[in-house]
Amino acid sequence: MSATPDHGGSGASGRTVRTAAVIPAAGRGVRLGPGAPKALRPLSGTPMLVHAVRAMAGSRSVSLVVVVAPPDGADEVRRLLDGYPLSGSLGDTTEVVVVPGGETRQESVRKGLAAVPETVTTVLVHDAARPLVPVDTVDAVVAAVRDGAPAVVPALPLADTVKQVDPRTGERAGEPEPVVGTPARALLRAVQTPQGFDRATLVAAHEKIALEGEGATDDAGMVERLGVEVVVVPGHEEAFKVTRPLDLVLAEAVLARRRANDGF
Ligand SMILES: Nc1ccn([C@@H]2O[C@H](COP(=O)(O)OP(=O)(O)OP(=O)(O)O)[C@@H](O)[C@H]2O)c(=O)n1
Ligand SMILES: C[C@](O)(CO)[C@H](O)COP(=O)(O)O
Repeated sequence: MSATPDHGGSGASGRTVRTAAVIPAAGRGVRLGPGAPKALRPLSGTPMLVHAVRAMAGSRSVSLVVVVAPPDGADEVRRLLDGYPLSGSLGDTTEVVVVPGGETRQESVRKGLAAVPETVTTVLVHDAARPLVPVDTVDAVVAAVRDGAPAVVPALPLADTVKQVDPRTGERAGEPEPVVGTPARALLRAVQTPQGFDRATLVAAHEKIALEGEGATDDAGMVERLGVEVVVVPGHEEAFKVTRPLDLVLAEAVLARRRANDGF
């Protein structure tokens, strides 16, 4: 795996940055229920966003993290991050900048990308809502991009069988939905983040989708629409997305297990 530190050159702090991570953290977290914006909610007493920033900064490859805050919350997020040290000596040299986000994840990523210096060749996009991704997964994504893949996603095989349905809408909403197909499970993968990209490819994908005005649920999906190949590397169970209340229970359990195992 490529794990050379990237420090020394011409980022905002005067260092060359070859690999940057954009963390979209501007979502409300509606599915998690009422409360503060999801990225700011605590896990073991530390905001989810801080865990996510540490996960990126923990990679020797990542020397810049761009946090995309709620549109009116950039100053609050900056103050919050200043109150938490990045763990580890390598993390201490990672630069963190904060920019305001947008109405959709796609718009937030585009705004974060605009803050990435042109010296950067590899960009990771990582959900704040996946705070516990292990550093080995981050490194594997970076290594695959540096080895020449323009777009890389970590992913896992599915545990459940998946059905395609004909969704009921309008007056029929809530009625049982007819099944119209069963995709072959062995061919499917559940996709996580960080997704890693050659910078020019990701910029081109966001420009194309912004022009077309179409939505996409992940960045790799936009790259696919450019006709550029996206490849998959193994994801990790602990890179799950905190989406619903039960996910918070799982996240706390993972952190408790880490503390028990290695004094994290
Ligand atoms: N306008 C938005 C919407 C989402 N995100 C980010 O995109 C990631 C993945 O989104 P998701 O898990 O769906 O978060 P929310 O949009 O906050 O969740 P919900 O749909 O339940 O409101 C999160 O880190 C979220 O903060 C963002 O930066 N800007
Ligand atoms: C990017 C992502 O995490 C990949 O699985 C996912 O698509 C985000 O989706 P959401 O609708 O924003 O939760």
